[in-house]
Amino acid sequence: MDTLPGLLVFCAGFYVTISIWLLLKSVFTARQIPFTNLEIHTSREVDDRIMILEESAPTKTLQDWWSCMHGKPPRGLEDLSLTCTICLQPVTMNSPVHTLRFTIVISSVGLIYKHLLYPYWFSPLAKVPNAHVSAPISTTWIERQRTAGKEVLTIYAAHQKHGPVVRLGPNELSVNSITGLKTIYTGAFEKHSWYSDFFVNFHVDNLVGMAHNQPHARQKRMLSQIYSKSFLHESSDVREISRLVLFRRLFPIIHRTATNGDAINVLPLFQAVGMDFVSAYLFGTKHGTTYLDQLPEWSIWLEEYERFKYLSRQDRRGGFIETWCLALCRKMQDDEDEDDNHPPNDIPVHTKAVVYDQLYTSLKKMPDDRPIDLAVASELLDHLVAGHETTGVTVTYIMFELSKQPDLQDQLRRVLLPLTPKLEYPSTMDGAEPFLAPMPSPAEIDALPLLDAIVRETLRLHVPTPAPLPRVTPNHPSGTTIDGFDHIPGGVRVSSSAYTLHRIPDVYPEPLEWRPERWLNPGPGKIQDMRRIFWPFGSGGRMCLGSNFALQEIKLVVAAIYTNYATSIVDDEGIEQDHAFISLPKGRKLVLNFHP
Ligand code: HEM
Repeated sequence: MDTLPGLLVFCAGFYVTISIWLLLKSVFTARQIPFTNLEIHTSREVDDRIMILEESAPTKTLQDWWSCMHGKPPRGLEDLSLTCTICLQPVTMNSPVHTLRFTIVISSVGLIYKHLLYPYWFSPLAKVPNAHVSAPISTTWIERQRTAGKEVLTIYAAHQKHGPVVRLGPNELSVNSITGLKTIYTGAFEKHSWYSDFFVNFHVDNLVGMAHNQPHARQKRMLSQIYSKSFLHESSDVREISRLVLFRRLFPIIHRTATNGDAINVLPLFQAVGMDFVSAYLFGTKHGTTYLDQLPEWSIWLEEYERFKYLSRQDRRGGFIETWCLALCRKMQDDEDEDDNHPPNDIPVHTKAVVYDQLYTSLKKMPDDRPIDLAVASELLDHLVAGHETTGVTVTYIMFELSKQPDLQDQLRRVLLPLTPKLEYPSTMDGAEPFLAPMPSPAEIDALPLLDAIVRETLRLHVPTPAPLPRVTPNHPSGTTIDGFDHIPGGVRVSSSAYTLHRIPDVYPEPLEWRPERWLNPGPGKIQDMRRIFWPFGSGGRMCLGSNFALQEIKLVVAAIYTNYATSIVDDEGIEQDHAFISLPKGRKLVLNFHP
């Protein structure tokens, strides 16, 4: 048992013992208590009489008792000056004689009930197994797990021990089941206030940080279409971005590394791929980033970002990352004022600022109380952050797993080579710029079962977002039922975690093994549950907006790499994930060799 929660339980036990002792003492010894609590400065006679009165009916005031015994207090006693020796407060003729003892007893009983008996035995949450002995009465234990970065693993261990629903704190549950997921994430549950501390940029709300579902749904409707699978598959902008980022920026680096026999840390490389991809979709290729061409600047950006992630919204305000994002957005504004007929800078292809234009125009048509510039910047910063890190981590773990299995790489290459046109680099088109080479359609790549299984299995075992996604139970008069636990009141923090869901052995046998074939040959009747519990992007109304974008990009990048190269591990020290909200390899590296 941790020292602090243990101490808490000890103190609680001590408190209960003392309170019960006080209670019993007051009940059983009331008649023998000598009346020593009042020092009477007037006369001995008064002292004796009050003692008799007090023993027989302790709640009456002194005045009541004098009236009852004598009609009215003797002259001089109206100004009686008494001092209670327990609380040292003056006692007048209107003071209840022994209120103090009753107050202590009654309030002790009340406090014991409220803070001990109710949470452990009578609350609707009391039926839920406790993840820790102190969970019903204190948040200290779970908060300590959070601060120590152990929340994800602790919750996993708690579910393994106690089943699908566990109590993490006096007002907090964790849920690990299909029915629980459905209730929480497709119902009327709103986000917990925790989000607004970490995901709101520029002090202005965005999709991830908004607590309430209504303004969230309004803004999500503005963006859903341009992030839908069909739109992305057909988008000529995405096609141009893909060719530019892959064949003009990424492949020259990999080609150089492979021909020189050098090793390369693929984590920052594929984070840069993610950033160049997503920023070009947000701002167009003219104003998107070109970090693959500027890897030293990218390292500085990543260092700043590591700091940014752990700052409060207050401390992030006006810092490096927010200023950088605002500058990207301001360039779009400046651009509107310019004559845009001249060709773009050194970028050979000019795509539209799909997301920026869509959001800016929609907010202009339907403004709310946020300043438009900051509302756009706040939203787009989340896309830049989510877009580079999660995809970079996923590609890194795909390459980590494939690098351990050369046979599987060969198998994958065999299904990639028939794609038409091939994803080969340098292009087989004579004399053509490699980035102008046509590419297979995203739909064709998406439909490859082996590639799909590899991506899914990696997102299952190495999910970049393993942590709980907290919501709050709504205020229904009869409470909410979650996975058989009923009458759960409003305002309870509830969450599920992809890390734990993805390790349910009934759904994913041998869950700690990376086995893409489980998706290709699931047992009879298994695939539905496997898909329902597959939760890298969350689910329901607050599900990831960029899931289709991410999958399209990841599949394309992996397909292009393994069409052209084999990979092997040079250094994977620290490859285990850190289990932060976006979970990276602890060592921040995976060093690979590429073999043509
Ligand atoms: C492998 C890649 C990705 C993973 C695993 C991932 C995961 C997630 C998850 C789990 C959520 C839900 C958070 C919650 O409910 O609390 C989320 C939300 C979100 N993600 Fe992603 N994401 C990925 C890529 C992206 C990309 C590429 C973008 C943008 C281009 C993006 C933008 C967003 C946004 C805007 C939200 C908030 C959606 C909303 O509240 O409606 N994500 N993401």
